[in-house]
Amino acid sequence: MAKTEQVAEAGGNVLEVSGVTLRFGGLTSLNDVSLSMGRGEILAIIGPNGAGKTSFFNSVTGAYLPQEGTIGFLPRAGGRHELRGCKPYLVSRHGVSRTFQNIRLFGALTALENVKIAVETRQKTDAVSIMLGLPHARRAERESDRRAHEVLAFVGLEGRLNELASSLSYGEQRRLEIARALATGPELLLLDEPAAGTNPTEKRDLEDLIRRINADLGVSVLLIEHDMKLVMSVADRVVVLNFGKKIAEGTPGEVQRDPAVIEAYLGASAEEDAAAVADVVAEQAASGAAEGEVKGA
Ligand SMILES: Nc1ncnc2c1ncn2[C@@H]1O[C@H](COP(=O)(O)OP(=O)(O)OP(=O)(O)O)[C@@H](O)[C@H]1O
Repeated sequence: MAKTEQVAEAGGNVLEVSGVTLRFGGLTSLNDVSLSMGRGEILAIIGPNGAGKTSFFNSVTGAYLPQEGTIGFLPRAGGRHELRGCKPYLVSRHGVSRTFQNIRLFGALTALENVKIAVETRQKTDAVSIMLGLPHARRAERESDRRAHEVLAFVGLEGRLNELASSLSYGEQRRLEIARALATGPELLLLDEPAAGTNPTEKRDLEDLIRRINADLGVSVLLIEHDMKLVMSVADRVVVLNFGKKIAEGTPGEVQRDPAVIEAYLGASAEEDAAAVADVVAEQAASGAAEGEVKGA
């Protein structure tokens, strides 16, 4: 069965965002953004630097409070949770978890401990019961240990359980972050630039992991990524932001051909080119080079 049919069969949307506007003083980071995401979908959000991608994630996960709009999360069990203005721990409890652009692990704890902490945020055991070693606290501890082992095996880190997070390779740290996000049993997983800083082999492993999270665990994946090859290969659909506005959406192929998208990216690279040329001009002026040489740069 084709992926689009599977998504349709899974039924309805998992996320419905309408008219979200987020301002920081005079700067509009998200400008009337609306999108919906089908249950079981891998949806990528792309756009040049500063387009509003992370602001969007922060708005969905409760870190930012948009001035306008609604963000509905629709769990499989039914009902609708409004995520705009929802506390981050409640967003996670509702079934939405995320990773960060800059890895946020506890470097001095082992891989296993990092994941167990995430599992335990979902458990209801209180600190006193844990200290006293009460039976229900011991049961919870065994359960978090089992779950953490399971998740670490899923991401391929079963051989690194007792390594300190800080001693893992960059690609392994990225996978550990994903394991930690999966440990809470999300229905919707937000990955913020998971391929950043990884090498080509790690990128291929990551592609495979994202597909397995989606297909084997039935988790819907919202992905921010600058690596277009990865986006084009894993995403079912792509939404493009530029200056906080949604400028396009469609299949990876449709978006790649969209003139507005091409212009947004060309504009960004033209600015970079302009900045690079300006640097060359400044350098040559400093070294007393002739103007004619600069024009040819
Ligand atoms: N906490 C904040 N305070 C002020 N401005 C912010 C804040 N967070 C984001 N912004 C601004 O909002 C705009 C969008 O930023 P955002 O980080 O969401 O973009 P992005 O698409 O994720 O960029 P990148 O690809 O570089 O990570 C930028 O102009 C940024 O400076």
